Amino acid sequence: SKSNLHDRRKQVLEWLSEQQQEGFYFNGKLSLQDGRIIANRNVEADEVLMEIPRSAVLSVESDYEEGNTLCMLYNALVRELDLKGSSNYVVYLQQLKEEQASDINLPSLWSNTGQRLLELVSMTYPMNKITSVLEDYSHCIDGLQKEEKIKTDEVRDEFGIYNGEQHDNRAVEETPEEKTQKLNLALAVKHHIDRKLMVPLYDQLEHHHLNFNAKHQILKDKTVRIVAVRNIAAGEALFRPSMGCLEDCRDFAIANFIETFKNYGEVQNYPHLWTFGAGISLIYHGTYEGEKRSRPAAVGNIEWIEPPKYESQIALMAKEHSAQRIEYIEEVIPSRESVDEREWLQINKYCHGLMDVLNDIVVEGSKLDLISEEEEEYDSEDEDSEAEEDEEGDSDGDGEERDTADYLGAGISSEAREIASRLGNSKEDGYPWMVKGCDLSEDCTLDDIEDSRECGEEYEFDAYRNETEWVLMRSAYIAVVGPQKATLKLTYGSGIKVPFRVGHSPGRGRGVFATADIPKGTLVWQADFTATFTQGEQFRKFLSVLPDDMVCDLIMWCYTAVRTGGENVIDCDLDEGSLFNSYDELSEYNLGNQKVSFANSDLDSAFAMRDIQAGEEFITAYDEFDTEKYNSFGL
Ligand SMILES: C[S@@+](CC[C@H](N)C(=O)[O-])C[C@H]1O[C@@H](n2cnc3c(N)ncnc32)[C@H](O)[C@@H]1O
Repeated sequence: SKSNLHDRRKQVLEWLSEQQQEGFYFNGKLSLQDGRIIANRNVEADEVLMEIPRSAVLSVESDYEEGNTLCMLYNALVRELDLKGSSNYVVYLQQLKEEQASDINLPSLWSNTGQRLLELVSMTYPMNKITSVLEDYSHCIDGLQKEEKIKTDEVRDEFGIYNGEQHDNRAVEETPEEKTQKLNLALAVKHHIDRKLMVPLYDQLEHHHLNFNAKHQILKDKTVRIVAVRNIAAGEALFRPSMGCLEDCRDFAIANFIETFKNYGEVQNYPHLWTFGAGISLIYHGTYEGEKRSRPAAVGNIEWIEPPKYESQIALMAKEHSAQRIEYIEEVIPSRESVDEREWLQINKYCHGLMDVLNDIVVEGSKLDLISEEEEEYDSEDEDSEAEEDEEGDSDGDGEERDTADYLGAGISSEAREIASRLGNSKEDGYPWMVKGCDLSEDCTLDDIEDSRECGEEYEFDAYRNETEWVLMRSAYIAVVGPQKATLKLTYGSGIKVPFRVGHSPGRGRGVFATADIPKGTLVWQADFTATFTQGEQFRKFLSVLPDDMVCDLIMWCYTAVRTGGENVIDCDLDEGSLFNSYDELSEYNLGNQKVSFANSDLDSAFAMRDIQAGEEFITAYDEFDTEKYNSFGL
């Protein structure tokens, strides 16, 4: 709790204050409040905030490559821990142990499947860049125990802390508590600011990619000095940069790349800079509402740095959003059963945290006053010269088919293209957002789209869609028609109101089955997630931002219907309602609309027309609502 946190940090501050002789300094304008360090008065840029003397800093110096110094630091900590009460760092160690205690769930102790899934969910690219997510210290522990590889005697001890002595092999077995304590320390090492130093108080400051106000310097005598990088107003908390971003993060590649976002893989309790290949960047002031809710969720608000200007940027965003996630979903979902609950929770947390942020961006972005490339092109043609209009022979201007690369136009920098092309999913043209075939042109029919997406006869994708995928489709829909016109809200969930499972229905592909007895008259499904399109163009755009297998599924699932007012629409049920099959034998038909006759009516709720037994498939009748009028949409 907050007060525990505060008390522990206060003890560390007191412990440090005892080391004034050794050089501890704490600027009088600062104080500890609720465990955070706050400026009570204005602080000037470059002012010294704190100095943590060498005696309080735990450190190793070595010629090893970076990765190993972390192990050494960890080893140094473990040695201190083994000294128990006689360690100089006893207060600091206590704080580290307690602050990390609830966090202990190290991926390296997970099953292989769990690790693989986390890797996939974190979407780290390229895979060898996985650091912040999977890096941990169990291998250090193994190394210690097996006296392996970690050549501790080669560690130069510049601080007089680590003397290079071989660690004893612990003839005595550790208790589970001791083991846990050590793992907790490993996490503390993971969360610190510098690969070779552990700095009390400073390491525990909240960090910020962009707007941090404090950073550290190492003085000749190894004192760690913390200085203000800009003016800090009275009332502001101190923020350090994140590791790897020690100077100005605006210039630092890591902060401006989508990798930052991916490496983070979670939404933390402070604002973050996010940059997307679509040329959108923003700060997300988010909090992660972990286990408090029925499902983990991130909530936050958006401060635009480079807001989207074009509709297509949002579309690209939605696509980036989907294409990358889809890659892992096939692997993640079927493996869900085979991973431990705690592993699954963590994987799920990463997944949902990212999804929530992306969803917010898609939704907030599409509320902005966006223009389409067509409008811009039209405007600039307008400015050119009206005389040209006279020459116009064909309505398409110069008659040349527009290069697909133009579609996203000026909204996207070459750097962004470069990043996006590295994100994989690149087809022959190298750019994942390239519109395929005739996807967006006016005379493109569903058959044409199916051809270009290779749905064809051989299309046999029948994986079960999970909630993330449904949300992807929903967000793509909102991105295309805009949140005002959208007929659904972007939330998780299903329109199916009764216990069900998705399963295989012989000869029909996927189907939905009851997992409980459902009495006659029960509301089984409601059109909570039905996306309604009123124009063929919208539907084409919607499909154009989604990956092939989803497009193929949607073409199979969506249908045309007549709204109560008589208007022709295209409806897509973006939930398991799409998987209801149609009857062959009339006796199978068990799902109908009791209240309104199906004919000439949009299907907006489905009831059990008779008692349905657990295990039975829900079966409807397509011809009751599907008007098969795609041709009236030019599709
Ligand atoms: C709305 S989807 C239903 C879900 C579908 N089974 C799936 O796996 O995605 C409609 C498609 O399901 C299949 N289907 C539905 N009812 C069927 C039936 N009685 N016999 C054969 N196929 C059926 C057809 O391929 C149809 O195009």
